Amino acid sequence: MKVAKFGGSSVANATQIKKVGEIINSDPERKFIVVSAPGKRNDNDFKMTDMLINMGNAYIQDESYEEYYSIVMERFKEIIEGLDLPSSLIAEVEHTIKSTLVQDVDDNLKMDSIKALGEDNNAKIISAYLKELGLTAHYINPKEAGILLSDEPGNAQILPESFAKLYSLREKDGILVIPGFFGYSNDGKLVTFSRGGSDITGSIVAAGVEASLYENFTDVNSVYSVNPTIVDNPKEITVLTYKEMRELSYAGFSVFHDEALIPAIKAKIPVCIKNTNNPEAKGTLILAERELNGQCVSGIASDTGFCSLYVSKYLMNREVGFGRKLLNILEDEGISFEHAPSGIDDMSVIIRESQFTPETEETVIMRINEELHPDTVSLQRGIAVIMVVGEGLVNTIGVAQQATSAFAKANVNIEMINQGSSEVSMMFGVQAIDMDKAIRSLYNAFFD
Ligand SMILES: Nc1ncnc2c1ncn2[C@@H]1O[C@H](COP(=O)(O)OP(=O)(O)O)[C@@H](O)[C@H]1O
Ligand SMILES: N[C@@H](CC(=O)OP(=O)(O)O)C(=O)O
Repeated sequence: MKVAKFGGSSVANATQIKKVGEIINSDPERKFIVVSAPGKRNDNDFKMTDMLINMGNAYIQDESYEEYYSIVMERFKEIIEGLDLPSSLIAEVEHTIKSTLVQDVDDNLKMDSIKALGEDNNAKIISAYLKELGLTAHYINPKEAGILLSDEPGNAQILPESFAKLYSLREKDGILVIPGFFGYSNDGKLVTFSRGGSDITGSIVAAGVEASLYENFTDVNSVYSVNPTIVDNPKEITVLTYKEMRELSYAGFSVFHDEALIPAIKAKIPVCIKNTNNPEAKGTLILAERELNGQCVSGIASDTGFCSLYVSKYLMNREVGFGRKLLNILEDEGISFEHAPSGIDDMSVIIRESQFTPETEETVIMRINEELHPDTVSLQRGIAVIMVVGEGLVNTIGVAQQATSAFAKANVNIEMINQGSSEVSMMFGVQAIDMDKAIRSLYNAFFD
């Protein structure tokens, strides 16, 4: 039994959903179908989830939301009509949206319920369409499926008790269409994952039902060795290990959510990234282990939005508990950190910029000065992280030298390097404005 997840681009309109129908129909093993909200139909289009967020914000702030509502409804109407489904479905979608808006819950929970409308309605539509094709298909709500999540609106995490309940879905008859991106807390509140979280639902369902394969259908033939919007026609990757994909998706390979691999890894489910627009292409297989093919670097990922908190103090290395106290200040302020490269007398902590408002910056710097008495403390914003990833890195001599030469060739200054903690990756921090040219130069060094 396979789990097939179809991303926003695969279910963006009726034409795409027809392709999804053919894909499901062509393999009886595809029993569990996880769907996203309608995504972009072209580069200038909007994602349904973004429009729902606009609508939700306007509604919650008592502003005029009707225009957003009409755009959302128009999109669903177009899909339902394009699939020749009964018009009663349009009324059903309308009813679900209206009753969600007037729900008497706090703003965060209301927002999550509004965000989930894209996936929820799309799953109902797609299940109705599969029935029209003559397949036995049922829409399954995540509550019924057993997707239990922590009570963290917009950033929920799976609770371990979900998996046993999900296993029992195997017994259900026919194809099960499950909306991605959301689940329910133990006390029945609807909560969503972070953005892009339908990939996580797919992985959870795959782990729960012990699927033979988790297929993630998107709009590219494979995972490429570098983001295709930065380098034209980059090399396709045929096989990756879980570890490689985890590092790459963390650092910007947005084709797969970075949290989505964990359930699949734990349950040892192979993952395959495939193209809805070209299902014959083999795609990229992600497994626990792979044979090394002589290519030490598998991919180069990059992401902006980081900042670096730099603290230096003479004889820091001899001061017991310095690192703990520094991280403790961050913990007190509710800030998580990404990397923490350190030297004898200094330490940098790399943090997602979104966590550092000007007010938190002021508090953190003040506390570091008062509690740790450093020689210097500073915060540098606008940092990009570049991750060179490959299982072959450990056993290859000269990779760091090859990478640093590529940075030099592109005339990019390296702000920091972190190598060693992970066996499969090397992390570089650069100024965000230098990121793309550094990536192109690294790509030439390792792949051309
Ligand atoms: N290394 C990469 N390989 C493939 N695609 C990538 C990579 N890095 C970024 N992407 C982008 O990820 C997109 C697919 O992910 P996403 O937009 O989330 O798809 P979906 O609509 O299926 O959820 C691709 O269109 C591509 O632009
Ligand atoms: N629709 C949600 C969840 C998701 O996974 O979407 P997509 O498959 O289009 O990345 C979002 O936009 O965040």
